[in-house]
Amino acid sequence: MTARYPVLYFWLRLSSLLLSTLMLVLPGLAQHLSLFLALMLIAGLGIPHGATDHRIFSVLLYRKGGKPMMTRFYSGYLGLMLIYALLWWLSPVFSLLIFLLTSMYHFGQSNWNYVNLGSWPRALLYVLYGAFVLFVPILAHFETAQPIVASIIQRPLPQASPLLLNGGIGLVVILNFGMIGLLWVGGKLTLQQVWAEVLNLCILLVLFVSTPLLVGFALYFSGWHALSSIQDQIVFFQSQKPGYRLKDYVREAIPYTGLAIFGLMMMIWYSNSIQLDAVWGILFIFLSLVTLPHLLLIEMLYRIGQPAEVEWGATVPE
Ligand SMILES: CC1=C(/C=C/C(C)=C/C=C/C(C)=C/C=O)C(C)(C)CCC1
Repeated sequence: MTARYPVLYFWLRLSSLLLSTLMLVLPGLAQHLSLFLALMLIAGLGIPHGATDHRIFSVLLYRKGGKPMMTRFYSGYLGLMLIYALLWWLSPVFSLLIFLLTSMYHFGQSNWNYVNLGSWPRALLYVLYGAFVLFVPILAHFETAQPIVASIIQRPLPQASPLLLNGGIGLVVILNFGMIGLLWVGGKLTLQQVWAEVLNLCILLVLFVSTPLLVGFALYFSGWHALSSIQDQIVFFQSQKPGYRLKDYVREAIPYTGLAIFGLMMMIWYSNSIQLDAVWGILFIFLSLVTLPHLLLIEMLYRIGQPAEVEWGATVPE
């Protein structure tokens, strides 16, 4: 992935290292800034990267099904969110497990989609990478994660010993480096790709350990994940409409980003939560609802690859 977007990855690495240094040198400032920074990143980049899903779908399948297909898309997307919301209400623990597992796969996919593997090794690679970007920050800052998770599943979490937390971090780190080694031995990665991936993991490790949970995670989610996914989406749109640019993407992402942020605010308002951990809990539940249909669509995007030939935007509903 790094080789495809060298400029983006240069800035991601640099900003992650700068933020880590800032948080270590000025921890007081870090605490004050962290909430604001995390929220801005999630609202300004994380949410928008899923706000053009309707365009992806229309490019992939509009030609096959026309308007009825788009009606199916909107009803499927909303229906899935509704069913998942119901599941959260019935069983928060099970729903959280689904959220964690599907997120791991989705995060891994956005990093490793360039590697050519069979479906099971590929799924394992994705999930392991996702375990790294989710569990390293959560386990390294368990005291912050604990009340948020407790508010999500509506029950207290057991205490975890430092040995267990550090052991968990060590395990996902070793498994991920091991996986890179295996891919290299199996001839799936060039040496240059190996070094790029190793460097990325090292920088992410520093970021996750040295910054507060929500800051490290927000920078990963909004920068490393969302921006590279936006780049992938722009390349995909360009294959249909040469000359498609970032500004076109931004223009198309604005309406649904606004709608999503409005929906999130309504959910927070409706829940009547004033405690910060509970607000974060709602934000993550909201994220899970919009993410489930999004990650199924992105899976389709990487599977189908080449979009159907459509006349761009001709009669595709906005
Ligand atoms: C960080 C974090 C959590 C997990 C967040 C996840 C899983 C986010 C996934 C986002 C996705 C996949 C967005 C899609 O593009 C918990 C456990 C809820 C609470 C503690 C902090």
